[in-house]
Amino acid sequence: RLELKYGAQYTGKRTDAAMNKWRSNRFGQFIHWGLYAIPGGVWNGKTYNYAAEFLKSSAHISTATWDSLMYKFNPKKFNAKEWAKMAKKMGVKYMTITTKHHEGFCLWPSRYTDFNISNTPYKKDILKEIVDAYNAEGIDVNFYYSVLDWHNPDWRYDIKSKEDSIAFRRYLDFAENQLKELATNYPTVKAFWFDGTWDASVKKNGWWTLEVEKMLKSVRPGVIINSRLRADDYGSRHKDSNGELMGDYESGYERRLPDPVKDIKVTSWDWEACMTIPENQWGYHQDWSISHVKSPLELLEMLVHATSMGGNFLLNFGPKGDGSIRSEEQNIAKTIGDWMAVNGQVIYNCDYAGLKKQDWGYFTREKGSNQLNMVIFNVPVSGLLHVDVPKGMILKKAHFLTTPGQQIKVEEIAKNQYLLHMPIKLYTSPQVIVVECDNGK
Ligand SMILES: C[C@@H]1N[C@@H](C#Cc2ccccc2)[C@H](O)[C@@H]1O
Repeated sequence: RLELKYGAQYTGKRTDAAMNKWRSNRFGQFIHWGLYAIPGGVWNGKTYNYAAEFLKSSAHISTATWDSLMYKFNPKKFNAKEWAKMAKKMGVKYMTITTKHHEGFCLWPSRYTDFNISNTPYKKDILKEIVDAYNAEGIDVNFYYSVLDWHNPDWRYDIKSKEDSIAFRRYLDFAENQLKELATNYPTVKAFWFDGTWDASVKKNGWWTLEVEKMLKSVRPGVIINSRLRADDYGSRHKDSNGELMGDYESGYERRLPDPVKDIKVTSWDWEACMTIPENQWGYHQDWSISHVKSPLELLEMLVHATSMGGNFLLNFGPKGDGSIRSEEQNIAKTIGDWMAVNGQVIYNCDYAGLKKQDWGYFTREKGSNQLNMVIFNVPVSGLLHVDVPKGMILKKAHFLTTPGQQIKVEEIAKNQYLLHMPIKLYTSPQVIVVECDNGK
């Protein structure tokens, strides 16, 4: 093992109340909202297919031109309470919002740069409106913060000279001041979601990433930090050079999920996957016909998949420049919310059940319960759900979650193997079966 000054500060899962709440939340809404929402992926009449929040670089727009979008930011259709009500109905328990994305524009009136909401026609502290509206709905709020900052002249992609080093040190001080400002002025913030930390300049300053983690936890005790902030003494990210997870949960799953077999080791630490509805659009893009757009059922399966492996699922919304939510996103929120209203108990406060993945879908288990939840996406034509159980586990009774009075036949067909007999019919949404089991211990 290497002696590290800036590596992991502890091993194993945090078990304090704040982290237990973060874990039990399971389902979150990601919001990417900034100046990039105004052009929405289109510049001088040309549609750019790459991620809309990267339009500045895709269309080779100068910083001066891009930054002048600030004077156009005036979301007339913005209503924080409507956003929060939609999120509540979708069934999310937390929301993570881009306080500052790579463009460097701040949704809050930062003392450390004029490139912020107070210098837009909107003027008001829009971040506070959003935080207050979501908290009023009982939804925890987390802050996304991009260390990468295209606006700030002291930002450096790498450190290749003394001048680079002096300028970047100014930048790191600026960023730490902004983060302290966010943690101080928005006291209900529960977590910080760092991004834009992949460049050599940050990897060469692992000390700063630990200093920021410690500062935030000092200003806001209990606050949760994602692994994506962290680099160690040797520039190793997410996990330190000894293989230990840094920060409080792994945040490397972006637009992908861990494999239920090959990546089963993720069940031993906290993690979160973040997901776009199109293939790769985080900020608002005017034209979603340029890629596959995931259906509500595809996204719902990803949420169940994440829960079944002990992880959180953060589903992204990209509000328009006028503050409205596009109809596709509203439809997804409604469809997922309708299912969560009936079946949320197999997601909230649920975790990896300890059984191996089966073809018909996913197991989840509520913390401390001896009930197994089976969430079925692929009903066999036979109607027979094959269940392999660990040695010593006995399946006793089963019923659909929504009809506890009607037993489902549980047939033991071999040692540690059962068949559950599902009625053969057309199912149009994921079915949930609750199984009473005895662990024989
Ligand atoms: C959470 C997601 N991370 C951001 C990114 C990125 C990216 C994409 C390609 C190469 C390097 C970095 C996206 O803009 C979004 O904020």
